[in-house]
Amino acid sequence: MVMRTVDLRSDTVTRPTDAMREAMGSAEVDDDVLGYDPTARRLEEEIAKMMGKEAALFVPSGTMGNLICIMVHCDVRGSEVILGDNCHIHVYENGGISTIGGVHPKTIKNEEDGTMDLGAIEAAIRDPKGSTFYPSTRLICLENTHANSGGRCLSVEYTDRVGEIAKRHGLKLHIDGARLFNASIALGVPVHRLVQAADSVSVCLSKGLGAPIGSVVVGSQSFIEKAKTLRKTLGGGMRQIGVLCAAALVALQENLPKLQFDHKKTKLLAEGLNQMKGIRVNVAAVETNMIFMDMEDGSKLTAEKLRKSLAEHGILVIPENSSRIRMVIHHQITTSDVHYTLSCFKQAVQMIQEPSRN
Ligand SMILES: Cc1ncc(COP(=O)(O)O)c(C=O)c1O
Ligand SMILES: C[C@@H](O)[C@H](N)C(=O)O
Repeated sequence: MVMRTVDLRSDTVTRPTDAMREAMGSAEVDDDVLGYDPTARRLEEEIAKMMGKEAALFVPSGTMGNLICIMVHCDVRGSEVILGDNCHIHVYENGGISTIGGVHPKTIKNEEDGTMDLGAIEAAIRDPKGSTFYPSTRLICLENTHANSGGRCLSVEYTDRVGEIAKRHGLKLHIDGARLFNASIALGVPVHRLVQAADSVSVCLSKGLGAPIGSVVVGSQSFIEKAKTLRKTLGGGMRQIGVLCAAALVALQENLPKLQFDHKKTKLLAEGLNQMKGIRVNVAAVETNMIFMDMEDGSKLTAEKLRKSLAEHGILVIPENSSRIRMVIHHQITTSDVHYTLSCFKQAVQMIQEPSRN
């Protein structure tokens, strides 16, 4: 009988806090399609101000936020976007920018730290003289933090350099900032400075901030007006969304300050795992709230064996592949949960590696 649950599958798994539920229940609402919902308006104004952009728009998900931003920037047939071959938009969003948005992806290898080589970005930009044959480059996309690199942060210097390339070539820059607040806390750089070079950003409320639903896209006033129309086209125009935005306003207040502790707990877990026989964690690469844990060849360990054994103790993780497990820390994981997880890992590793001893 499982006594305790420690859900490390993602930072998308958090449950609304009592304060969020209370705010949801008493939220001031109105029809956000026919006019505007006052609580949504409050959230959008707050996020726009934090990000240093003219306007903002609440959207149901980060996937829809990215799709809307890319479709607004690439509103001409034959458009192409430069993005990382291991970025969320390219790997986990069902190819929506192409199947729905009609935008051609030009992928560049993501480096281990989540960046793309600046020279490779510039070399990938299509020569306008070749438009008889080639798509036209209109947009560059970055992701900060970079999830498939283990939550690595893109520096403000790197982001500004990509912004300079975009400007030099008359392109726009979009940042998938699903975990931008994690990057801001880890780097000690305000979010508005991190995205200063960007023409649009999509930031998730439903990840480290712990809101139950939603993301917000930011950009210029005219960009957000086009984004609002596209949101409706995609079926994302919702009515009394103040119920959801009220929870997000609480999340901003309650959980933004806690992200630094999420990062400390992540480091504690990474260091503990890295001391275990047959397990490897690149602790130096653990910058925010994610850990990629690898099993050493010959260790008898597999991700599925560990996942199964941990689940018996209430610890939920997602294998990345047969020899790698991803773990994501969030505000509902306590330091005690981290110690409990380490003790269960130790027991599971020993049981798998030395079954005769058990
Ligand atoms: C980096 C990144 N971007 C975008 C998304 C999409 O957000 P959503 O799940 O709300 O569609 C996610 C994960 O969910 C993500 O990790
Ligand atoms: C899997 C992915 O879509 C999600 N963003 C996560 O990080 O959990």
